[in-house]
Amino acid sequence: MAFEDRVTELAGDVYPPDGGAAERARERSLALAKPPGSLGEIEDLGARLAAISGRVPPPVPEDPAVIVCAGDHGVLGRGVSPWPREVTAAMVRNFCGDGAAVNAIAKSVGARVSVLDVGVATELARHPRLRTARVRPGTDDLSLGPAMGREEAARALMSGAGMAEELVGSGVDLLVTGDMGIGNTTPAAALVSAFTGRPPEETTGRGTGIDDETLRLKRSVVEEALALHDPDPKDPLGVLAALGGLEHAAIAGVILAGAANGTPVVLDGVISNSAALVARALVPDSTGYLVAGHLSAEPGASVALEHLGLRPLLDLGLRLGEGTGGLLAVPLVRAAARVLGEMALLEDLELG
Ligand SMILES: Cc1cc2ncn([C@H]3O[C@H](COP(=O)(O)O)[C@@H](O)[C@H]3O)c2cc1C
Ligand SMILES: O=C(O)c1cccnc1
Repeated sequence: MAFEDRVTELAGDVYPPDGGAAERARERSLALAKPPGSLGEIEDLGARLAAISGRVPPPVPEDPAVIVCAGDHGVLGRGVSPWPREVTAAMVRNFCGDGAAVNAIAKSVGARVSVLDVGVATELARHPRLRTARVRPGTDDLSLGPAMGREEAARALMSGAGMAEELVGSGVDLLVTGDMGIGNTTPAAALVSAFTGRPPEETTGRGTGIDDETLRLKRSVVEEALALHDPDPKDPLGVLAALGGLEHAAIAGVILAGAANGTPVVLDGVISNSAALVARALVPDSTGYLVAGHLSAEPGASVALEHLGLRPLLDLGLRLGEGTGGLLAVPLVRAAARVLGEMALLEDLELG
């Protein structure tokens, strides 16, 4: 079967979250031993988790995992990032060696770290933590032509979905998206512009920290790419292939697989946010399975989240990726589920 057909099949496995369970969770929240509404967005999150699981109270996530999807980018040749391509592979090795921010933060919240190579240019040595599913050794320059073919985009998406499904099968009950790919904030900006209709000035940012001149260049590269491809948001896979990255595709797959399995997916920064737009364009109901872990400093993040109707849980000025901001929100997700499951009711308070 063509990979594009497999994506369609996966999309068909996503059902709307359970609105009735969300309603029951909201009613329960109101009855808990606290002033109604006093736990603010934690109550909204609890209702969301109830809708995702179809259970009130929702299960408390005990076994979270971050999937760091990695790929390289032809558009790096335009000078959109000051970092050399080789850093992508070096960081993947660092994830395997437990030396990255994502490892430290994952440990602090008790999450597993898995790495998925969907398109790192450099061939990487095998490692138990690394899944190799290299669709191609990086994308082509999206400002000159399509970043990849449709089937390649579909294949990368299905690799992300496959990894997520395997983790869920092994007991993972909360997925966190992560990314690694020098240059990947450029395709993220292009995807956000393509799916939201907002201009590159509003979606393109400094990434790892570029100067004013490079930012001007990066914006014009995104503009050129949009003009070249004239993306049609009604053809999500076409947009992804033209403007995206292999890791963006894989993250969209993680989201769809999480949604199809009724497992909540916590989004990290702008790369994940842009992938969520792809997932939403493929299956509108997939957004109901998402939790926006944090608001990245990258401007495309707020544009994307607004379009998705998601409010980020944290706003810490993070602009790293790897899954770091998503992981930091894991304790909040656990707390929201625990509140619904463990608190006493207002009517049971002993006032005497
Ligand atoms: C050492 C290092 C570690 C990283 N970890 C995540 N990123 C992040 O920065 C990159 C995107 O930014 P840009 O589009 O500006 O290149 C991605 O690899 C992303 O995951 C890193 C970047 C670097 C340099
Ligand atoms: O939003 C992110 O995750 C991000 C921002 C800058 C660079 N890399 C990732």
